[in-house]
Amino acid sequence: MGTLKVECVVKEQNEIGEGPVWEEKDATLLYVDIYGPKISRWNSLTNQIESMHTETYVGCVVPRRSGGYVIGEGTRFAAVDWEKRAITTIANVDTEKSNTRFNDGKVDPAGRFFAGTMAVEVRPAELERKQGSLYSLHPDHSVVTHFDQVDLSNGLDWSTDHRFFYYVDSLTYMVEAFDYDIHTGGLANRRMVYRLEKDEGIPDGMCIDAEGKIWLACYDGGRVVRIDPQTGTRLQTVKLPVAKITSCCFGGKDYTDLYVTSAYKGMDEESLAKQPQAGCIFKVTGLGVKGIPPYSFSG
Ligand SMILES: O=C(O)[C@H](O)[C@@H](O)[C@H](O)[C@H](O)CO
Ligand SMILES: [Zn+2]
Repeated sequence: MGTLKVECVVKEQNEIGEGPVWEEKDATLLYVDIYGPKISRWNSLTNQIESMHTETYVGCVVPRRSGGYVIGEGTRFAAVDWEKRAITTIANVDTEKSNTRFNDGKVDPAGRFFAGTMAVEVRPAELERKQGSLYSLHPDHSVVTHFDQVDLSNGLDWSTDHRFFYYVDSLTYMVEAFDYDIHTGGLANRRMVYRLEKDEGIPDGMCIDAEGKIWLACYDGGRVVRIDPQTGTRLQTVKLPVAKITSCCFGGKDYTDLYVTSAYKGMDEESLAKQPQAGCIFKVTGLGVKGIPPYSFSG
């Protein structure tokens, strides 16, 4: 098991740090600052951070099998050529909406990029409701709309056997599950997995571990919780030194470290003084559990 240790590793603060992805080949953590707006890469060996600005709010970034990245930025899926620092549109979404943006996204085990939208917030968690949708970008660059009427599209991941899709619409205060068809990318049979308790705050990003349990970031809850999706129970709570915890992913050697992103957006001077590490990225070691490598967009 080892001893649990929480360490602040990325000290450059993000307004809303989000969408962490471990890139094994470079021992690098890829993530976004939604309001930067920028994509960053933190090299765990050199401690160096490289960043690239995007045109507007960037909700998520994922690796692409053919090289570079794909992002959910504003209301478009776009390709990123990291070397050239160039962004090109792949597909537009929410074309009938005037004030939405992409939020969290992730690649499924078959290489499809799933990402959801939400209305641009007035203040954290304060926004026009039901404006969001969940989309997937397929290898042929077609886009599927899975459902609409989403308040604040957030964390997502798949069960290790690929039979279930887990999803958070933050304002439901729940983690939900769907049956997943890995052959088509289709979702069915939506149901609740876990309802957050009051002190757990707002459900945000999530990731699956190698045992099929869910690690959920608790925004305004200052913690990540480990949930058993089979029983709907909380198995573990890991507290962090800041309140606005936004997402998490496994990385490091053998995927044994949990990287946790956070935000400082919406905090006043007094709370910032109490939480000087708000917006930093933390590494949790000694959990005694591994994650699984991320998938790359195959288109
Ligand atoms: O990190 C995200 O996913 C959102 O973009 C944030 O804005 C917060 O989640 C939200 O404010 C809390 O509900
Ligand atoms: Zn989020």
